[in-house]
Amino acid sequence: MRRSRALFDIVSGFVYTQTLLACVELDLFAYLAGSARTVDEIADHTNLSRASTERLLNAAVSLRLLMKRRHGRYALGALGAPLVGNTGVLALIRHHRMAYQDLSDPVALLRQGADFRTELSRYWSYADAPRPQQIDDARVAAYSEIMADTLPPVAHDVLDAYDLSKHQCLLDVGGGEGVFLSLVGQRHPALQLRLFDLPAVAARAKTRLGQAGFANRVDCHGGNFHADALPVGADVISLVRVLLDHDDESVLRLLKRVKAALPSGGVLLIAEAMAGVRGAETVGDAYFSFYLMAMGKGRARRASELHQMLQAAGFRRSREVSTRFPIQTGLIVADA
Ligand SMILES: C[S@@+](CC[C@H](N)C(=O)[O-])C[C@H]1O[C@@H](n2cnc3c(N)ncnc32)[C@H](O)[C@@H]1O
Repeated sequence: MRRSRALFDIVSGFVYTQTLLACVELDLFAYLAGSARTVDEIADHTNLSRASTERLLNAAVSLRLLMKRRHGRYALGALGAPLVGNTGVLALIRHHRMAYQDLSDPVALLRQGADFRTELSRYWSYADAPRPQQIDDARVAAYSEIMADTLPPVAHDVLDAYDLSKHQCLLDVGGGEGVFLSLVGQRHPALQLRLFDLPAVAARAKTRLGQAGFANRVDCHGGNFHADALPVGADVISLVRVLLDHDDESVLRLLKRVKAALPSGGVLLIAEAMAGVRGAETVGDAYFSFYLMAMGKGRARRASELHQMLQAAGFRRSREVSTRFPIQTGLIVADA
């Protein structure tokens, strides 16, 4: 019985994701945040027929996104309530429409791999760009905003697990719009901050960090980390959610560049979802694996694989540091 239930959940997983997507696209969680509502009120809000509204509500209740209250009213459920006002996760859920589309023929994707033109490879514009340093603002804006919105929980995991106060200067490589650096800067007012990303993204970071009052504390460098040397002078470098987007060969070259930019005794922090996390094997080996295949590059790696690559890149030693939410944030600290 348990096995058939588990198999049925795999079969119906797509339907569950579509139920969630419909709730998000119809703005149901925000609508129900104020108070519980009747089917008719919700049908008015969503502009669906009463029958379709009831169908959606019942599905959402069964998934604990919503709950049924007395007098035929519906309210937020245990899994829907945390989504209210959570712009990052809501945007992340919405953007999965592209992933579902790309994965609609999984065998074709498995056969053709990186040659397949997908929605996700267009969205993550650096994934298939021969000259990523030439990508303009319009093509980095959407992914950069989602990354900025979803970064804070990951940043807090890292900063709670690793104490940056012993360092003088941090360079965040692939640092996006600078949200990690601004959170670091709040915790460590004496630390100098630098960011390296594609020119269009580094320009966005400069603007955002300026607005956050960090204009005098942060240097933003634009470049292509597959081709350019990284700025020197930092005694700690971070790669937050960067390596998993790239193939092994590029990752090894990037790690060598990081090693070359660090002084002896410098430290590299790698923070990203990793494969093989006990109890969460599906996250790396199923979810990220298929998502990144659709994007066209990269894979979630086991910590042991990253240790081997770090060694090959010339790092003296590396260790895994546990974090509060290992499913979203694996953390490796490597000594140059
Ligand atoms: C998945 S995002 C992570 C951003 C940020 N670290 C975070 O966690 O929110 C990967 C970042 O790497 C940058 N990136 C990708 N390819 C790059 C390249 N060849 N050179 C420089 N930056 C690159 C992207 O522009 C993007 O900001």
